[in-house]
Amino acid sequence: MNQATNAVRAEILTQAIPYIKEYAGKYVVAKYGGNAMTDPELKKSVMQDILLLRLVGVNVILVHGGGPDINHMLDALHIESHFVNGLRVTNEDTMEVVQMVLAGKINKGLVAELTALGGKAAGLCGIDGNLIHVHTKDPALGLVGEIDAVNKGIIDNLLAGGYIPVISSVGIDDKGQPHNINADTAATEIAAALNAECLVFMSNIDGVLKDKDNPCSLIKSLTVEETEALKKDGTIAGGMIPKVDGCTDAIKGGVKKVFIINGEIPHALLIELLTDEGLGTMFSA
Ligand SMILES: Nc1ncnc2c1ncn2[C@@H]1O[C@H](COP(=O)(O)OP(=O)(O)O)[C@@H](O)[C@H]1O
Ligand SMILES: CC(=O)N[C@@H](CCC(=O)OP(=O)(O)O)C(=O)O
Repeated sequence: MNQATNAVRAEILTQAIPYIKEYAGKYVVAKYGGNAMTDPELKKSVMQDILLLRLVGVNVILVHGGGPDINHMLDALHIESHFVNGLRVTNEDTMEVVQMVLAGKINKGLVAELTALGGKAAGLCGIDGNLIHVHTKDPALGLVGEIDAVNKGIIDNLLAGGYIPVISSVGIDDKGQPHNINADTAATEIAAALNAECLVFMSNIDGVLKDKDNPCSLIKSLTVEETEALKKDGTIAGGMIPKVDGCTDAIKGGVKKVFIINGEIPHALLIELLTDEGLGTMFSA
């Protein structure tokens, strides 16, 4: 390794100091889902980022989805999927599969990956410790939960024990009935309940684009007001709507910084949080 390479490496590491000081001891919620979850190498790089953040003292919480995996399992079982406004219509059979996939396969897979990297991680869903309490959002959607409360005690207990909480978006109602929750919404509510310093959505797109078909048209920063205007004029559409709603809700709920970044870029999370390089769209009040 020559001196120039050493200098670049040292520069990158020292550049992280002010960012580590900013986030150490604070809550950072990272939402991981969609396509960025299906590639094993990418998955490993995301878990490395989460672990590194934890090791430098950030109270990092991983909230995950797994829509594509749920679709695969439902297909294999010949159960049809229907979505209304981006939410999966969830009957009892579908709920069983959602719980099996999210709280089982994916949640334990992420915990195993973090453990294999040498981290301490504990997986839970919203049922555990009454973490995410819900009521049925709309009977037409079936067992889809609207969040009433996030009981942050169990998150704090895990963090105090040195664990990275890994949370899947399944909630519980008054009768003990499990409900399906959109993972972006779960991450938003968890971040708001924790008054988090930062919430990061890892998507499969660079952020909010001026023209969704032009990857070079990334909007680097948006206020709540600007975001509403882009929704009204149709610039923000489809699957981006619930995501930006999550961003603006989180800001209104007291989360200080909210980002949408491309989780398909290796180590996007570390680059966004610990370097001068801003990758995605940052939301502010
Ligand atoms: N202005 C916009 N900027 C970026 N993406 C947009 C925009 N308007 C609509 N979209 C669509 O939103 C999609 C992202 O939402 P979604 O697929 O639900 O993400 P995820 O699977 O990561 O939760 C993009 O792939 C894009 O097709
Ligand atoms: C109610 C509802 O739609 N729940 C989602 C939960 C998973 C999710 O949100 O996963 P991604 O983040 O990967 O999209 C679903 O059943 O697909």
